[in-house]
Amino acid sequence: MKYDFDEIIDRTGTNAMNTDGFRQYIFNATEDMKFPFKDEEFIRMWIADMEFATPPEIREAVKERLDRKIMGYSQVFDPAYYEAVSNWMNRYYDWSFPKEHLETSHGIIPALYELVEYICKPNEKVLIVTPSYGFFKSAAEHNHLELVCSDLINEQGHYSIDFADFEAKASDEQVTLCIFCNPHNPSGRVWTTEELQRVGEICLKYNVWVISDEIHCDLLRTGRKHTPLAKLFPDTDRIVTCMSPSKTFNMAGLMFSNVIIANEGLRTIWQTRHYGFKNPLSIAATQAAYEHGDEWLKQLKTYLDDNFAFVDQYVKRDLPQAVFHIPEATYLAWIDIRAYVPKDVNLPLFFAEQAGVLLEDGHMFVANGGGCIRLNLACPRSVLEEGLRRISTVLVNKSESEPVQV
Ligand SMILES: Cc1ncc(COP(=O)(O)O)c(C/N=C2\CONC2=O)c1O
Repeated sequence: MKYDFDEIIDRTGTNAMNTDGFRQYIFNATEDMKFPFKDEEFIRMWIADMEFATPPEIREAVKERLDRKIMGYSQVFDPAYYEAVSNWMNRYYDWSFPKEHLETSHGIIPALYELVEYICKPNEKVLIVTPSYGFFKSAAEHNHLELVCSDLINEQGHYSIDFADFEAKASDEQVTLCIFCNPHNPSGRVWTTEELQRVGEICLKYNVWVISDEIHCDLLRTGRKHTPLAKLFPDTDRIVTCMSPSKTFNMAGLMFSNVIIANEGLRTIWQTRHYGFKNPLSIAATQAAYEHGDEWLKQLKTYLDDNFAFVDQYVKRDLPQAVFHIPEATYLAWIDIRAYVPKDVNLPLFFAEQAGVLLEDGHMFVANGGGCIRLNLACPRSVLEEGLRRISTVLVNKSESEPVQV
């Protein structure tokens, strides 16, 4: 079956953050914030969900569950769920874990909030690398814990871990947890096994728990390989792995993720305190994703590869002073445009008001992201082309950017 990633889907009136939540999320404003563009005129490249239809196989599974007519209190009881998850992990990552280690959550963000509370004591600290997904900071703040940031080294847009700094911060006795993102949002790095080995060894050396947030792991550029951190450390139970098909298959709204907890004590706390009932439609969708999502994902990855190639050519041609590298994973383009804009410009506001493009910038990624914008490329090529045209027009004051042939 050939899936249509060029389809333009109207999301208005669906309570989508993407169309209706940007004023509050990006600008911390109320709904009456006015722009020179109508809401429906914006090119939306901000929040990380996709403009592509959730795969038909998943939607079919949800419909089948609906046809059972009753949607009562539910949990994951059917062993087929674990089989589906386990088979996926074996097929894609050559990784397996015992059934009893698998817990589920109402999304990874809620899992982070809970796990930080269950792992850390008051006055302890949480270590992250920066720039970072903003909710890693929120998870520490929600639990009134100090956040410790280790800035990634940025060499002309190539990001790497500053291991000297990372180890120095991990050695702080009050640092008891590292929330680690692999693949990394927003840089798109897929950490190598050598880098992962060093992260794990440093954390274990200083008794630092690791929550390995691997939500983007299926969204690899063709040819790239993801290694679950826990796979490299089979003898420890202090790595918690968070994964979900929600990012992969555009179903974040179903609020369902997997949390693999090897440590028995932590798992007991989770089972005691986590609200266990789950949405039966989310269970059905997630299981279907892992059972039937392979072909859609294969075609999605090709489409995203082509979108990234297009952006790469476009930036090289129209924004030659920008710094951009095709990321190893995610559908997010992280572009350093500081050569085009003064330091103190509010980039999301600038692009919303001047270009009618909704995007996120480095200030939304905790630290160490100044001068960068992040574009969501999980959209039809026609939308991407218009978004890039608008961005380059306002940045280089060009009358009309020539279309880049890819
Ligand atoms: C690293 C990471 N962890 C967790 C989540 C959210 O997990 P959920 O609660 O949906 O299961 C995201 C979504 N990232 C987003 C969502 O919008 N913009 C982003 O960068 C993410 O990038």
